[in-house]
Amino acid sequence: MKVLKFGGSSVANAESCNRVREIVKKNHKSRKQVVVVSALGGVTDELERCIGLAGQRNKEYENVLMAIKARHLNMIQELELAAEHGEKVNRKFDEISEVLQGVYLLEDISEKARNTVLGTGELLSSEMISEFFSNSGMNTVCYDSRDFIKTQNGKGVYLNAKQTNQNLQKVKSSEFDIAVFPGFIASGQKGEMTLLGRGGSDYTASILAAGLECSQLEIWTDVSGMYTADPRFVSQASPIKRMSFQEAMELSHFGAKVIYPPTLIPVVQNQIDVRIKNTFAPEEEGTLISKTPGEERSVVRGLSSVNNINLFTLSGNGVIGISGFASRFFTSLAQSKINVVLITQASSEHSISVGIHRDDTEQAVEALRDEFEMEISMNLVNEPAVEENLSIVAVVGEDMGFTPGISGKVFSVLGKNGVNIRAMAQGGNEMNLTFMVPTRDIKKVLNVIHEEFFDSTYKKVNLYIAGVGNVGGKLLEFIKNQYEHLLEEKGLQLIVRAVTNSRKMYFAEDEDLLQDWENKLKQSDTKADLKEFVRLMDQSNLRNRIFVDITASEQVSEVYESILNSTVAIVACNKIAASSNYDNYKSIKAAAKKHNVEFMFESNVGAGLPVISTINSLVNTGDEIVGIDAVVSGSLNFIMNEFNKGRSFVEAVRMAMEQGFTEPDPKIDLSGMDVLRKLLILSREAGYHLEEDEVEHQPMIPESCLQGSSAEDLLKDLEANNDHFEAWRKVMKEKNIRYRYIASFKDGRANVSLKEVSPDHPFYDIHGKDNVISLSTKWYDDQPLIIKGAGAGAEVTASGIFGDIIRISRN
Ligand SMILES: NC(=O)c1ccc[n+]([C@@H]2O[C@H](COP(=O)([O-])OP(=O)(O)OC[C@H]3O[C@@H](n4cnc5c(N)ncnc54)[C@H](O)[C@@H]3O)[C@@H](O)[C@H]2O)c1
Ligand SMILES: N[C@@H](CCO)C(=O)O
Repeated sequence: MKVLKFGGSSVANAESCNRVREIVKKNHKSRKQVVVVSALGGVTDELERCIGLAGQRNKEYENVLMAIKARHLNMIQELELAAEHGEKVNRKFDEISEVLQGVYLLEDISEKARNTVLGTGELLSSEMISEFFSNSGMNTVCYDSRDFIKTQNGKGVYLNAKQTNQNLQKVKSSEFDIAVFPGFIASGQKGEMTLLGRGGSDYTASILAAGLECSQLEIWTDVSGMYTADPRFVSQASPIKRMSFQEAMELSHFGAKVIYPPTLIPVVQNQIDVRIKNTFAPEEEGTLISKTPGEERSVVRGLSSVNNINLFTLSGNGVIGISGFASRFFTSLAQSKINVVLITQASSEHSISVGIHRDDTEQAVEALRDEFEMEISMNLVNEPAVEENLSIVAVVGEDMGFTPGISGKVFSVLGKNGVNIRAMAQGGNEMNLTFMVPTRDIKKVLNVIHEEFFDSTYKKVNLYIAGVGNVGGKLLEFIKNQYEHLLEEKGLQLIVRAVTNSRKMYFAEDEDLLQDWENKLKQSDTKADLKEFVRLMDQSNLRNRIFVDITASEQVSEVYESILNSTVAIVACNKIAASSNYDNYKSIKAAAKKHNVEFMFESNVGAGLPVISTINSLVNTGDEIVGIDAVVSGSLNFIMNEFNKGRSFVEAVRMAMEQGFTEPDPKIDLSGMDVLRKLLILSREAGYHLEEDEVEHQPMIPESCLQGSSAEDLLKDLEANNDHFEAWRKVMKEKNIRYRYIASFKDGRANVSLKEVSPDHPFYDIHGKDNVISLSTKWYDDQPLIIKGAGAGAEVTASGIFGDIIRISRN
């Protein structure tokens, strides 16, 4: 024999009832089946509303009752039940109408009246379903649960299991293929109707499964099992295939509403397997809850969460000395029937904090004020403190016990995402790690933990991109090309949430702009506004956020610290921040460290070449960088190479600009400023405190060429100074040398200038737009460590930025 319970959504209309019949038919004849039904979907809520209105002497209750009745009569027609059934329903509604009238007149809702009204939904649905089955040729009987399930009163309603099980013996020995029972209702010691609590039909089913000694209980609902997390918050949540009774208990207590918590008590005691199935997708496996949860398990089985929790703290210097403080604290809450959902006390014993439901707050404050009135008046105990708008999250899994690193992972990923944990608790069996976080963070919290523990999911990384010009455009093209690869091979989903250039911006609430960012930006009416961009990024409060700066803007570099303070990581291609004054550079790095987010700028020097990471690695492993010699301007090197081939200097500059090797303002390259910035960054990363005014700096071109305000002015001035450059050509030929614009750092002296190099110098032959960075170190003393390759160009630069994004994403 097995028990199947169908919830309200499964019997909400004729179409869903047909599905229920098909499910039951499958086992018909091969096995006795006990079917438990809830009221038609939404009916219990409506009955509750009805009695509530009557109790407030509001005649509207009559209309609500009429609507409920009409719904049932309509259903009788749709299910093609006999006309007498309709009469029975009419009689039932006449009875409830009388009860409600009494409530209306007395303005008082007695428990008896409430139970009678609310329990009607299940009585009606069970009779309808039973006749519907019989009409389809299935041998069906309909029982009244009140004749079997007995409750006893204590503080609440408790099952009288002994008497219930005895009563059920009659059912066990009866002849039937299908027995239909109404869920939710039972009877008390005097035969009066009692209720098993909202969601109690699950409980009815498990009581029957235990009393009838069934091997399996199936809970049919409108979802395909218990999910790894609330799917309304976590789109990647999936049904948990198997779990243990213990895990189901822990999860169902904290928000996983798929199963009513008391349901598990009879099945655990009798070791009956429970399967949760979807009436609307019966082919899906659902969730099996059993004693042995099976293999193939992730350590964390699921996450659950509850909102509307307040953190309630009683503290004071006198707390330690007060005997029985904790006992008085909890007894006073218990006497006010306040359910405590989380308890913490730090070892200092200076305070006790508990999580309680928002609606219980006022009562809890009152109860504790009363209890500790004297101590509060003597300043031994402070007034109860309440912090609102919190949520509780539970990370549950039987295998979490004695597995080091689970809480480490949970809290580290939350820290990285800027989530502050207000209180935490872990049971002695270690299978439930529970903590409180601000409700505004709940979606982020569930998602980052889910991404951390469930293999089948991928990590979503949200990108906010400033600067979509030459390099930025290329980066977005690369991300688009690699999107599938990263998703499938690395479990990373890169989502572009916002883009801005110097004119316009587009900020997407829920969409990914990757495929269509160009059009979206083109069509956007929103003027670029960096402050607003940063504000929206902060407000979005999404997880795993990276701000990518691919501008050359000082204004953008100035907002880094505030971005890092809101726990958004930064990838910068823009060199201004890292080469600004030393204190600012340090302060940005400190903000990143403090908030546990990354600030990466590999593409600042050598575009896609691994320059900064190499220096970092040498320094971290104990090497010492004693000298730097570098050609780090791709455009200047390219210009000199073209010049050496016989082109005029101005022509070579024009080519570098056209090919996108120069900065947005080419004077930054030709003045040597770009190289100076790079030298500052290299030496700082190598551990030296170097400021801009400490660098000896000679511009590459005459100062007079740098006075114009536009690129055209520059080209004109270069043309006018053609003789100056042609003189170089002459000298180079006469001396058999080449000119290279070199950055060097040694013994605290930094220099950026045009230098002569002879054919035996390593910088004599440097191809195209290549960079060469030569690092003399304590370990690389005979021969310097040399990094060489293309140092400018949209592709290589975009690849350097992309590399940083992936490194951060995978951390
Ligand atoms: N081109 C290269 O080879 C290369 C190599 C390494 C590093 N870089 C660096 O890449 C960055 C961009 O270079 P590019 O060649 O793509 O330049 P670009 O002129 O093509 O693009 C710059 C983008 O930044 C935007 N922008 C400027 N100020 C802005 C602001 N205040 N707010 C928002 N957007 C703003 C512009 O509208 C444009 O979209 C520079 O920092 C440059 O140093 C370039
Ligand atoms: N304009 C820069 C781009 C790389 O930073 C260069 O020419 O090297």
